[in-house]
Amino acid sequence: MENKPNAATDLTIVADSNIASLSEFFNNDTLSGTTGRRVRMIKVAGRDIDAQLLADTQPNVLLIRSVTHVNADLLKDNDSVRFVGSATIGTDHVDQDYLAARRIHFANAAGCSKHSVAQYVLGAILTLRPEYWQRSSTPPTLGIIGLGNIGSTLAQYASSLGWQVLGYDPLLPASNLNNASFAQAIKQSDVVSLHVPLTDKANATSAAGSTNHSSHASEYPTRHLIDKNALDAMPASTLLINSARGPVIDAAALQADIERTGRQVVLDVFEHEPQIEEALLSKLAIATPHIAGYTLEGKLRGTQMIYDALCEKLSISPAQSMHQLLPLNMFLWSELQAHPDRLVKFYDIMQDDQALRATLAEGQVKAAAFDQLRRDYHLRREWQF
Ligand SMILES: NC(=O)C1=CN([C@@H]2O[C@H](COP(=O)(O)OP(=O)(O)OC[C@H]3O[C@@H](n4cnc5c(N)ncnc54)[C@H](O)[C@@H]3O)[C@@H](O)[C@H]2O)C=CC1
Ligand SMILES: O=C(O)C(=O)[C@H](O)COP(=O)(O)O
Repeated sequence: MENKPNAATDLTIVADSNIASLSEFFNNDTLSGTTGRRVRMIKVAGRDIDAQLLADTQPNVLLIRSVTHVNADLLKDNDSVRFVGSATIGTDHVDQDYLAARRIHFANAAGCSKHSVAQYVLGAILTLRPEYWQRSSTPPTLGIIGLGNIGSTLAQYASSLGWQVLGYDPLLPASNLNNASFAQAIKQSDVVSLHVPLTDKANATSAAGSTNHSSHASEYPTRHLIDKNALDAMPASTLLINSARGPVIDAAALQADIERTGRQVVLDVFEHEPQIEEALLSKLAIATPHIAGYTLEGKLRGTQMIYDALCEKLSISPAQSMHQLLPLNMFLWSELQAHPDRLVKFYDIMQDDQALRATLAEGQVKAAAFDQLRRDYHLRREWQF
């Protein structure tokens, strides 16, 4: 029997069109349960999701990625949203305290692309320093700042290559991995890789006089964690990689540091993205448009996780699995480990670097070009670890 629409249970969803497989996960069949629920899906570019759209469409569900800032400004004219899902790991674009105060359920996709980002970092290191593939009596030392899902996964890959790892994470207990101070990690490593959330000083009073109690406040703030002092303490030969959030590094200090030291730096994220100034871009060893997590597996896992969270909120059983949508994956870490010369076959990071640099115009990468590269990105495949 045709399910009759039931306004009480029907859903209107506003979603970032850059979320993978939206229609396969969010439709009448996958969200109906036994209610006959009908779904109205409104797909919009993430940066175009604004207060006016939400006031006009009054969605019950908001599905986003990192470019949509969810806060009082966005939701002030909407009282219908009851669920916000971010198909991302990072949550610095979401005011979770505000959502909690509005009793709006929030879910992100913690860990969804941990292997993707770790493999991106490995690809960058081994592209710039292929000698690190060789087992040696003096293996390279990798400093990992932030030992959560991505940092600890990267440490696994590094250990499987026989590298030394210096890990620093002030919010986790000391361990075999969390084995160094910040100073030791940045002074004693051949490579330093950043894997922290973007946070600001807790209880800091802003210029406007407000005190920062937000969910992104920390006693160990990461904004400009890598500043002039940190860069001055880092040996000039140390390769620095940022695939966390752009503002973790002070871009002006970084530019001066590279001019002074000639340091090799890899950035997947930029303090002022989506704009990138040529003056910085031209000094980077590798530059990519925030795509470290952009594998088919990573993005599908993100969609799966917020779909599962919505199903739980609706008290229905999930009716869609990413495994039905994934083509066969023959990218095997074991094969790559045995034949490191095949790295470029798996992922040629320099193609992404060249594609970004090709968009330079009038001394900068423009926001529209940065966003288009990400929108049209051919999703990589994760190596099966
Ligand atoms: N470039 C890209 O495409 C992607 C970037 N990311 C970014 O990477 C970040 C890390 O991701 P996950 O490891 O999955 O997050 P996670 O939350 O699992 O781990 C973050 C770790 O950083 C630690 N930390 C916090 N403040 C610190 C500080 N001041 N110094 C050292 N460690 C500190 C925390 O204790 C935690 O263990 C995300 O927050 C996101 O911003 C995530 C996915 C893709
Ligand atoms: O998951 C995160 O955190 C990320 O940084 C994502 O890779 C960001 O991708 P978009 O949400 O900007 O598409």
